[in-house]
Amino acid sequence: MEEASSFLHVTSPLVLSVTTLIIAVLCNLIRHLKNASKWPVIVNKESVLRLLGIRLGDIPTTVIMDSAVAVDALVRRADAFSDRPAGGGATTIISNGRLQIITTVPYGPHWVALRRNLSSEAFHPVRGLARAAPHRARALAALVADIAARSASTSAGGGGGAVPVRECLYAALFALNAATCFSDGVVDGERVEAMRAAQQEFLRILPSFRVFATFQKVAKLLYRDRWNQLVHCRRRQEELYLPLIRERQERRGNTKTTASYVDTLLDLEVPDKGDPPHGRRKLNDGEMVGLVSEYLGAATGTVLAVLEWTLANLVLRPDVQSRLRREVEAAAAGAGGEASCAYLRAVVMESLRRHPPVPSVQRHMSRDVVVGSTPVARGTLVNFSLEEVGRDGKIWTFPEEFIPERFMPGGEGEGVRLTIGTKEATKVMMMPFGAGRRICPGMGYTILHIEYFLANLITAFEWHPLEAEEVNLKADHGFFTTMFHPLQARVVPRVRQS
Ligand code: HEM
Repeated sequence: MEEASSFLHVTSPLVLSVTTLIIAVLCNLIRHLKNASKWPVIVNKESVLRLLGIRLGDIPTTVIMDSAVAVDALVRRADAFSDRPAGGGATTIISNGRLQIITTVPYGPHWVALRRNLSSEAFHPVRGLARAAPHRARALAALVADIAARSASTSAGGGGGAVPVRECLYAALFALNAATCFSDGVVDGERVEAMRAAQQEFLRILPSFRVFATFQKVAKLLYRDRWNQLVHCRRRQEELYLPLIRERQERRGNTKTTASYVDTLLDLEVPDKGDPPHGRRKLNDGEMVGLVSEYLGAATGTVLAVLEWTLANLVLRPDVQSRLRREVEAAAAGAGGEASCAYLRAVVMESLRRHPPVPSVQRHMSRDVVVGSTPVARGTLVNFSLEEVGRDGKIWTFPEEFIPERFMPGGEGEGVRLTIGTKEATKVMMMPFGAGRRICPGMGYTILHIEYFLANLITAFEWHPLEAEEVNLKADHGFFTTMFHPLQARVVPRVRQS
């Protein structure tokens, strides 16, 4: 556990007295001069603000790396650990807290309504996930055809050519999520492509909007270009999503047919916080756009990251790849019953342990608490590192290695579960989906899709390294943790045994 606040934080620059401000600046200046080995290095807006002791968007944070402390806080003391920091998402930032999505809404009746809609309607095993089966099959067929075509076009001598794996996965997964979001027939290829490009750009720059999370008025003045970029991105999303939402609304007419996430949002009612409160109300356009963006972003980015990391490890480990293929083919041929896909699950678990796409979760403290043995003040953040839990050398042997066997019978990870109950007796060994009330609602959806695509991709193709380029597992810590060097592989189509 460690304290991560190193600079003096000005609580509210607009209300500080001049004397206090001068003292704060002098303290920071002395601290900087003491610590600076090469001074001044670069004088830019950020360094000047730091000198003044102002770090916009930065709130004092306590970092927790211990799994037992994390579970005690997130699960057993959920009352105090169920809110995320305000201003965490673009929708909330741009509306100055008026509009909320699931990720940002404070714990309470509004959160219950939004969250229940996603997990009990859109991701309901029958009403949601099973209904999406034709979309999944179509996305897989398009993906396999895309990879085969790219492999053939770059292949010399029929040995399988270089394939930009991330590009292929992104196109297929985004199309699948657009179909489950807006339903069949509403989105054509061109519009899907435009939405994919906008969403990808949005996620790329999203972390930089953090400066607007605190002292927004000051931040807007200082980072005018960045603010304009945020407004531009948001307008683009509105241009793309609102016509599709309206189209879907018209097609449904007065029927209550539910075939997509947008359908569930159109029917949803949330508590009305008007003054005085007015019972329940429908979602407005701004909320709809934010929720659609959240769905498309989360459902595509996370599954894409896990699939890419997994395939990269399979390229590096031909032995694991062969064992997985043998298992999947035997299961498809009807041998071994249900337990026969245990190795597929072990590969996915090992990938989630070693490369969690969401590296940490944050909670905002609305009162003073003690986490482990550290006092944490009201108004500050606690950051729980999911990455560190999965790579803890006290829990896992050779934690940096990719060893799916550890999740097989007799292995140290046998029986590890991803959900953590309040009465959990067993030690928590990994938590890639977070924990407590705000645990990821997309877990079932994710596991289903990763296993489905992985099993099919591994039997349709052989995955090899490129001769000229080694697979590099360096991570890029953007909005999601992805491969810094997008995976390129030599992919050889297989003739399936019937
Ligand atoms: C590999 C796949 C995924 C991983 C590793 C993942 C991870 C996470 C994590 C760590 C959190 C924070 C949990 C916490 O604060 O305790 C979260 C929240 C969330 N995830 Fe996922 N996620 C994945 C897939 C998805 C998918 C497919 C969706 C579908 C839209 C989704 C939607 C959400 C939402 C809406 C939240 C906020 C929940 C709330 O605040 O109540 N995630 N996810």
